Amino acid sequence: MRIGVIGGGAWGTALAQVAARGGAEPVTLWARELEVVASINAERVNHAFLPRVELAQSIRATGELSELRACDALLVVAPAQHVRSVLTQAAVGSTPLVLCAKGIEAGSKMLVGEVARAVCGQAPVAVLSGPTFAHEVAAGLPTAVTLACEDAGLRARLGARLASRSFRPYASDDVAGAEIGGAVKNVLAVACGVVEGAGLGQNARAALIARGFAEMTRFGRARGARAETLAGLSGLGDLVLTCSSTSSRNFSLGVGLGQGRAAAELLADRRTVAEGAFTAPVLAEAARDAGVEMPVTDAVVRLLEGAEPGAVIADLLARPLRDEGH
Ligand SMILES: NC(=O)c1ccc[n+]([C@@H]2O[C@H](COP(=O)([O-])OP(=O)(O)OC[C@H]3O[C@@H](n4cnc5c(N)ncnc54)[C@H](O)[C@@H]3O)[C@@H](O)[C@H]2O)c1
Ligand SMILES: O=P(O)(O)OC[C@H](O)CO
Repeated sequence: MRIGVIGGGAWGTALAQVAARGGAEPVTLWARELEVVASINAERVNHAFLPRVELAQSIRATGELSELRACDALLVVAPAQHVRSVLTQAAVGSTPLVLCAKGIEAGSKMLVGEVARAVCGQAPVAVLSGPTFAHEVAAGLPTAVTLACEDAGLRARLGARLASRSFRPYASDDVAGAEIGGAVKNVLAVACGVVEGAGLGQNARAALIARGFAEMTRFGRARGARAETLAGLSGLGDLVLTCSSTSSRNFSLGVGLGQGRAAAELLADRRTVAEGAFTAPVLAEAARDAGVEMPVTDAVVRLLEGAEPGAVIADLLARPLRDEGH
């Protein structure tokens, strides 16, 4: 199976490395930035997004989307807000798509899988998601992910193609569940960073992870996700990872917000993506539409809009007491 990758950021590059390790076929990596294409092909390094990692010889970068049409499956790794435009330009027909971005599209409130189905109606869709810092995956450190696809045959072929001694895909048929965990955890990671930045302590962080998971579960169930998927690698697993480390861009954004810095300043001029900043407002809207309470998400939205951290935290802590199972 010849794999193509759409997106030459840190995760797309690390996944190209995964595909190179998992099989002998060449891997085509489409990058938007010509300097990324040039440095991968000439030096085997993506200096802009994944520095200091030597990439496999079988990875060939290109700036031409049309070259992806020769592939048997495509890993879609553009940021969530750009998936629609990139897939529209790529016009990949019925080639299977493995969606690896984590987010919800602003405006349409669609999960990335829903966007892909709307743009590429004939393409089978899978989702790859889980606790995966790109630099660790690229370095070959042990990693496990959820690989969700309704078509059992395609799921098995993709899993076998991408698996290696250091990369273990766990199969699922719950596509929406795998997507929702990844999208919601980014917003919760921002909130956990705020706890760190504001110096609220480790008890508060653990409480936020647990109550955030309750929030993820309420929203996921309302959108058709299964509870066991949300409790797996793509949900709770990724939530724990990104809520515990400054390697997470979302957590780091939250640290800055918790220290009282403005979101605009923290997001200005950054080349890398903190998906939680874009997902939070649309997730809050989608939750209201579904009649689901998401107080932590609402708090992140207020902080991104410039509210003072002390006031937002005080409001969260002043909410009425309730049953834990609610
Ligand atoms: N980095 C990780 O460790 C990691 C792990 C798992 C999932 N993800 C997810 O992968 C997705 C991509 O993140 P990343 O870390 O590879 O990106 P990145 O932050 O390393 O780089 C930014 C990417 O955005 C692209 N981009 C910017 N503007 C664009 C536009 N207008 N149209 C198309 N693309 C544009 C750039 O070309 C680049 O590929 C995100 O949804 C992220 O949540 C990242
Ligand atoms: O750096 P973050 O916060 O985008 O997290 C990267 C991955 O999603 C971790 O699984």
